[in-house]
Amino acid sequence: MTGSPATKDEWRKRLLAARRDVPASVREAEAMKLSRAVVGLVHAGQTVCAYVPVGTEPGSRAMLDSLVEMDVQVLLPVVTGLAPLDWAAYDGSLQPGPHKLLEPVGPRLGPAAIASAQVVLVPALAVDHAGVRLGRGAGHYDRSLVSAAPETALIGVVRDQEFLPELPADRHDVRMTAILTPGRGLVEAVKS
Ligand SMILES: Nc1nc2c(c(=O)[nH]1)N(C=O)[C@@H](CNc1ccc(C(=O)N[C@@H](CCC(=O)O)C(=O)O)cc1)CN2
Ligand SMILES: Nc1ncnc2c1ncn2[C@@H]1O[C@H](COP(=O)(O)OP(=O)(O)OP(=O)(O)O)[C@@H](O)[C@H]1O
Repeated sequence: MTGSPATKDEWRKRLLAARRDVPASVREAEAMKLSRAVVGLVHAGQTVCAYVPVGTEPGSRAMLDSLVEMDVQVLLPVVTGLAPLDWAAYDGSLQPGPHKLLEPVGPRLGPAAIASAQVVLVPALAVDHAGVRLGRGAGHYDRSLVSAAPETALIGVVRDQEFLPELPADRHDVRMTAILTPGRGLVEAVKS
């Protein structure tokens, strides 16, 4: 395929194929950079909604452990059908869930728990300069992010090459306030 894909599905296919080509050594180096950046963004006592990377997603479990060590409350998503995501605290333990995901084992806090977060680290296949995010296509995060507090930082976490000039956007797409990549660190989204 040459040129830019026209649809979200075409973008997803291209981005997932490119992710499969990223060598493990590069993924590990990226994860360390992301972890260092995230630790610098938050303070003890804050609540962060994060995610356990699945497949070749950027990030790491070590990043979650670093946050817990600095007394940050880490909430992880739990998929419950097509409803908004549920959340539970990460205490170091995980159990297998759907889609090859690892999920937290603790009590479910309900979808409204996202409102207690100062920072939401959002997994994405790509994010553009305006903060438009491309997810896996089930709408889980779009249904959940509307419940975050207005001042919450919504940070799309992607590889440098997944931070794109422009993605197709739908009305329901919740814009990221910032983009975090291993090479560029935190970049504020351009307000439109
Ligand atoms: N880490 C992570 N957690 C998340 C999401 C996500 O995108 N990433 N989600 C965002 O909404 C929700 C779950 N949705 C998901 C939907 C599909 C797949 C998926 O396609 N999994 C592949 C394996 C991963 C891969 O190879 O890329 C599979 O099932 O084969 C994963 C998560 C909530 N938790
Ligand atoms: N707030 C919402 N309420 C109801 N349906 C929604 C909402 N947000 C998204 N959807 C539906 O979810 C489906 C997937 O949306 P989209 O392609 O934007 O997903 P995505 O942002 O890539 O995925 P995700 O949010 O799971 O990472 C679409 O059919 C869309 O209509």
